[in-house]
Amino acid sequence: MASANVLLLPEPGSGHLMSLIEAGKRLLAHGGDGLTVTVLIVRPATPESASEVDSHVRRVAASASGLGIRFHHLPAVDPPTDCAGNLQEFKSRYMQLHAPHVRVAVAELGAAALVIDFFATAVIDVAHEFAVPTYVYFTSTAALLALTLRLPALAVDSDASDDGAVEVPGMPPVPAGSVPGFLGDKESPNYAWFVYHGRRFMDADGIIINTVDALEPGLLAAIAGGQCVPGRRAPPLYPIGPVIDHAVEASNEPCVRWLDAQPRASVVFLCFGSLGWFDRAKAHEVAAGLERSGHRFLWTLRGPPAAGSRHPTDANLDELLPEGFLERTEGRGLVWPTRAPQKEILAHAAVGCFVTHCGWNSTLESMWHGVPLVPWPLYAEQHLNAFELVSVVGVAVAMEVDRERDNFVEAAELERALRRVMCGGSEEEGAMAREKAMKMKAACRRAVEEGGSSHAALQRLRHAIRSGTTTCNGAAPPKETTS
Ligand SMILES: O=c1ccn([C@@H]2O[C@H](COP(=O)(O)OP(=O)(O)O[C@H]3O[C@H](CO)[C@@H](O)[C@H](O)[C@H]3O)[C@@H](O)[C@H]2O)c(=O)[nH]1
Repeated sequence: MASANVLLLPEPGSGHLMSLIEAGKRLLAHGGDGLTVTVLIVRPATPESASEVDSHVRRVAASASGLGIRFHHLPAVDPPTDCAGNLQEFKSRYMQLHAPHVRVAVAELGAAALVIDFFATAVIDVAHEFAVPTYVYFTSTAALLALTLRLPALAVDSDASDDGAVEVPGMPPVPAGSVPGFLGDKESPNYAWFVYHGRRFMDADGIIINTVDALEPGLLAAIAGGQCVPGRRAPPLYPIGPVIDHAVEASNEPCVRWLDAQPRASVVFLCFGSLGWFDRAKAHEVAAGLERSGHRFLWTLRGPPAAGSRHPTDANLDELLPEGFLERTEGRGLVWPTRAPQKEILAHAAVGCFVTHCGWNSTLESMWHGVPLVPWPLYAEQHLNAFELVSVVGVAVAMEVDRERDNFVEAAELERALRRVMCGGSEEEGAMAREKAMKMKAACRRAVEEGGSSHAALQRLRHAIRSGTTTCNGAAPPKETTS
């Protein structure tokens, strides 16, 4: 059987890039049904992101060399300069600007299928020129996918209720405070781009999603059953998650070794993704909440980005923490001022709960290890994820996060949530979250085994790629950016 090359086009943010590369590794597993995978690397717009991407790619290239995954660097493109503050617009336009280079890559490398990041839907037209089937890779929840598919209809005919709650098929109404910021303002270019992406998803030959049947059954059924786009069925869905790197490496990082000395399920772990950082006021509240809760903790604390950057800096603990905090909590707490080996930490038996920004990769990593969550959403779609984790999945204990005050959380609120999620079993909400987290751990692990739902979805996907049919529909991107 001749091999069929699958081109992957990730958006270069690490939460997206790593996930799509991991999905590529899954495609190639168990012989890969004669597929080969080439990852088209988009040069990130800032030097620090570029060095992060380079180091990811080097690491993956070394560890996946046996699988035959290849990397192809696309030529650099000047990033758009007129969408300051509009991250989703920026990512969408940046990916759109790469379309000519993707065209060259498809022509030169050949492609049995193109798997694109959800910010790259403008590139679907290139695939159609070559009659190459296109699959969207959705790195987030079925809830966000359902909302995005629903968006073109909502944009014209809002069905938000008086209190601003939004109806999403397959889940309870999403309160206004949990709607992602970029979908809350119809005038914003971010909104226009998501309306466009929602439309374009319907033009794809399939949507691969990093979730698990057992985790979002109602939402996946609603999408597959055509409840999101009136009168039209969504393309076939492939829930192949959790697409996370399951390998846990022995880590000699002192923060992991520190955990070795802590009792089982006794440590509160706090970490806030690639871009989460805290100023002094927020850090003081966290410190007070942790101190008053009496629990052990491992806190990844990052400081404000340098001017012109979005990436957090290593924290200056003298500046950010209250005086005497480190001395008072010595022995029961550790503040880690730089990027932490999160996967290894969540896998450690000493970790009892995870205070997280609810990035979807972090959330899946936590569920993979059965660790209950305390959501502290900060940016992107994280408020929606937090709502779903508390109100639908049930693996998390909620905190009051004040969006009007830049997602501020009072110390007393953190203390209350930690007591609930960590206590020995009496607090009903915490006990349920802990139990549900263990159930989700079992469900996630079952899903990726032979005969499991994600394993089966992956096989269906390989088969669909090998059989190579395409639907070839079309839609124009938001007007102001077509030039
Ligand atoms: O100190 C750290 C911080 C992060 N990580 C890892 O970095 C990844 C972070 O991914 P994620 O939790 O998804 O957060 P973001 O990087 O912020 O991801 C972006 O992409 C996700 C997938 O679309 C969205 O859910 C998020 O909201 C969006 O911000 C995870 O694998 C973490 O284990 C570490 O290892 N150490």
